[in-house]
Formats: sequence, C-alpha cells, structure tokens
Amino acid sequence: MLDTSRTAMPLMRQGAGPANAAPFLRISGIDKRFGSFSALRNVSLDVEDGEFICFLGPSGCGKSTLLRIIAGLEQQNAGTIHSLGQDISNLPPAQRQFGILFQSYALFPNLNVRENIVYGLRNRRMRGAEIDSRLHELLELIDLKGSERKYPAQLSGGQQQRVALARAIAPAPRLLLLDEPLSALDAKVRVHLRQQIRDLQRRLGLTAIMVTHDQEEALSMADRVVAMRDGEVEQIGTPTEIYHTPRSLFVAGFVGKMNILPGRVAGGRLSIGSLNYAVPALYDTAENQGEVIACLRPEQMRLRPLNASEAGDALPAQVTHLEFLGSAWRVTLVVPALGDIEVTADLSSRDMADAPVAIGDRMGVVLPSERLVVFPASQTSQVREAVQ
Ligand SMILES: Nc1ncnc2c1ncn2[C@@H]1O[C@H](COP(=O)(O)OP(=O)(O)OP(=O)(O)O)[C@@H](O)[C@H]1O
Repeated sequence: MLDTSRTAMPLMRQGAGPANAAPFLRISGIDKRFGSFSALRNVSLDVEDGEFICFLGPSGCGKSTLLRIIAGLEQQNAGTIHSLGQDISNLPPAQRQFGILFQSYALFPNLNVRENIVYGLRNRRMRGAEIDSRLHELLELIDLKGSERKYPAQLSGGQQQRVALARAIAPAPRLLLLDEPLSALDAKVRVHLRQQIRDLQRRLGLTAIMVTHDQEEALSMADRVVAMRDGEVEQIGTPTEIYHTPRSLFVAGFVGKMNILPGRVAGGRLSIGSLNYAVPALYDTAENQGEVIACLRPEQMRLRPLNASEAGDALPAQVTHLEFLGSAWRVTLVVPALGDIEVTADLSSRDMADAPVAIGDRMGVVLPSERLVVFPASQTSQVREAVQ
C-alpha cells in the first residue's frame, strides 16, 4: 500500500531519486472491454519521474479510458499498473494520490476561488496557516492573486480552468492526469494556458499525463507522445520522432499534414514517377517492397522553376491553388506523372517574396530524399482513418 498518511507535502516534488530503479509508472498489458467491445488491447507504457506524456489519437481510440484506468476510475480487465515498483492496479482512486483535471472546469459554482482550491486539501489535516500559505503559493503560480473571493461565474473560461488546475495540484499529487483540459477554451487562451501548465509542471517537478486529440497541443507540450489507434498504442516517441519518423501511415497522416505519393521499391531503390532514390535507411524494411507510399511534409517539399525541356531531379507540376497561412504560403499543385494527384508545398513568406509563385505556373517539385517516409501500399486505408 502507498503511504497515505502524509499531510503537508511540499508542492515542489523532489523526484523519485536515482536509487529507485523502477519507473515512476509502469503500465503493463492493459486490456479493457465494455461488453463485447474491446476499448484497449495490450497497452504497455513506462512513464519516468517528471515526464510530461500526451496520449494522442482520434475520438474513440481509448485515450480517456486509459487515463481513467490509471486514475482508478475504471477497472481494467487485464494488465497491471505499478508506481515506483508498487502494484496499484486495484487501489481506489483516493489512495493513488493522483490529481485530475477534466475538460469541464468542474468548479463548485457556490464556492469562491479560495474555497474551490482548498477543497482538495480538506482531508489533509493541514493547519489553517499551512492552508493559507499553500493557497497563496498556488494563486501566484496560476497568476490569480487577489481573486480568491471571486466566484467561478465572475471568471473567464481560462481563469476557471487555472483554478481547477490549482485545485488538482493543491494536495501535491504524485501524478497529474489531464483529460482534454484545454478543449473547451478558445484558441488564444488555449495556447497561453498550455504554456502555463507546462511551466508549472516543470517548476513543481510533477509527472503528468494529458489526453488530447489535438496534435499541435501534443507536439508542443509533451516530452513523449503516445500515439493511439483503435485501442492500441501505435507509436511512443518524442514529438520530433513522431513528426519526422512516424512508424505507420496512420501516425504520419494523423500528426500534421503529409503528402502521400505512390512509389515503388525494388533492389533497395525507391522510384516516384521519374525520380529514383536509395530507400531511406529507417524505412528499408522487408515490408517496404513493391508498391509503396512515400510521404513528405509540405514544408520539406521544394519548388523550382521548370523549363519545358527538362525535369532532372524534379517532377513537373502545375500550381492550382494558393493559400496564405500567415507565416507561410500553402501551394497546391497537380502532378501529371503521378496520375494527377495533388501535392502541397509550404513556402515561407520570405521564399514567396524572393521567388513568387502564381496559380497556373509550371514548377518542378523536388523531394529531398532524406525526408521521405515510406510505408507499404497495403496501409493506404490508414490515411482515411487518420484524417476522419
Ligand atoms: N462506459 C462505457 N461503456 C461503453 N463503452 C464505452 C464506455 N466508455 C468508453 N466507451 C467506448 O470505448 C471507446 C474508447 O472511448 P474513450 O472515451 O476512451 O475514447 P477517447 O479516445 O478518449 O475519445 P474521445 O476523445 O472522443 O473522448 C469508445 O468507442 C467509447 O464509445
């Protein structure tokens, strides 16, 4: 059993320390069924002390169910959860000492900010002075000093969610669980609050797991992303690994925009239309033979002027659409040599100013081989799944 007798635990966590070889959290072989429906299958994951993990995936892939199982709010059908080597698989939620923050602010409307925050400390047998000192520490952390007498209705959505965050971390939880905490907020507030949550988590040395279906949120906040699909873990990696070296077409299509190009691999060479490359080492696998799909991010695609007589290392294409994205231009082109498929290239505003591109222009599309990502053509249906 975990020690639940602590009262005035400092907000700043000290970390598990090097002596403890067991991971902070070990999730092993979790299965979850709802009746005959299988919501999670054989999910395993280690979370290190102080890490910020994001569960990322489309609606219904099982992210919240997994988080609820970690919290103890849902019981798994198989598998175990260990924290620092202790089996907590069957502990009730309160004994796990995890802080939870949900999408809806879930503040008590009849309690003011102070009362809402200290609500989480009610079972801690803390003295009045300790409670006051923690309250002020928290109000400072969430930037709401002076608002302790306000009621939730007098606060904006972002402020309410900060109060809910303060309430969740007030008892100095061992682990902070966040279930889509930002999705009810408008875009600007969301970006600001995700920085605040991340700063606060780092400053306090908290370990945190957040559920999101927003890939930008996951990439910008997480130390590691757990990409989930249909009840299973598809890939675990740092944001840059997930973005640049996806291990399936599903991950490639779900995280950011990808150009999907038909290709062929034979004898260690990848051909895309008239272009030919060595297969990138990471994707030179037994499955990647014959018909394949080659992927490239729009910002990796290069465009250059094309003379009618030469294509060389570029695929001839024609510009059909231009979209201004603020910091970049998204250029859509059709490529006759690839069956008139559409591709997109993102050009920085500076690139565009230096060499303007207009609708109707014929351009050469250059594919930097080191940035190509390759999957078997049999994964094609995963693209539809990822963008649904
Ligand atoms: N209590 C329940 N009873 C029956 N089915 C459930 C229950 N809870 C979840 N499910 C089903 O399990 C699957 C996974 O649900 P879950 O809420 O974990 O998905 P999610 O990835 O968090 O999606 P979302 O982002 O939409 O919340 C879904 O198909 C859902 O309908």
